[in-house]
Amino acid sequence: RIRIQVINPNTSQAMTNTIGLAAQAVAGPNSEILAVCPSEGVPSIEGHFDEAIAAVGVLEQIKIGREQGVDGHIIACFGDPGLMAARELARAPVIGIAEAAMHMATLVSTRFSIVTTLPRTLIIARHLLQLYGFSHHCAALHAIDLPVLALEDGSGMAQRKVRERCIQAIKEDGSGAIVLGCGGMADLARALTLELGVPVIDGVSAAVKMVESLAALGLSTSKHGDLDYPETKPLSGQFQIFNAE
Ligand SMILES: O=C(O)C[C@H]1NC(=O)NC1=O
Repeated sequence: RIRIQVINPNTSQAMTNTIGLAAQAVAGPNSEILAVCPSEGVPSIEGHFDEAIAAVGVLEQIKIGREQGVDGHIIACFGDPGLMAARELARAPVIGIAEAAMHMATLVSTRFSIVTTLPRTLIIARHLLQLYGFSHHCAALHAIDLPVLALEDGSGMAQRKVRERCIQAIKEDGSGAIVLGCGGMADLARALTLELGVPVIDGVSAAVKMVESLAALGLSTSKHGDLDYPETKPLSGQFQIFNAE
């Protein structure tokens, strides 16, 4: 049996539930999903400032998951906040949903489009494309121009906008697949794939299957070199929780 910790880096319980259900829906029979979010931080992540705050909460959850002996960690925010820091802290694999969705998209299409929430977060997706080496795979990036938590307001407006944007991207971008650029869109991928007839990829479910694959292959985060555990030093104030026992 493997246990997969799925971290929603923002503190919105409704989005944590959406993400947890999406992870559960694809989890294998031997996988247990532990959906969590930081106890304090930012209710939604919509820029670099929010990401910096959220990263500390992600690291706190990574530490808890490591103490619980989980077999993998997923950072369920499209900016993959704190990903490399989390890999230093973790022993098990750590997968960000942006990298997971992008990798999956390259396996089923030559080029993909990204549909996310606020236009200002497109730069974060662009930076990740460069960092992961996928810039030439991404045909276009689109934003529905609604805040992240519009996905949880129950009106269905954000979901309708995501669908419209996907249809437009398929018509205009010349891409073969769509990557959904928000953890809160995780529940939309399967229905949109069926309706639109192209792969619409959610990073939460992609990451769950990647963690299961890594576990099955006996692969975990390398501690040889630059992802070794952090150097030991006396951390102060709110960061004392990270001091080695
Ligand atoms: O960047 C975004 O639009 C989405 C990103 N923000 C957030 O709170 N969860 C996310 O996946």
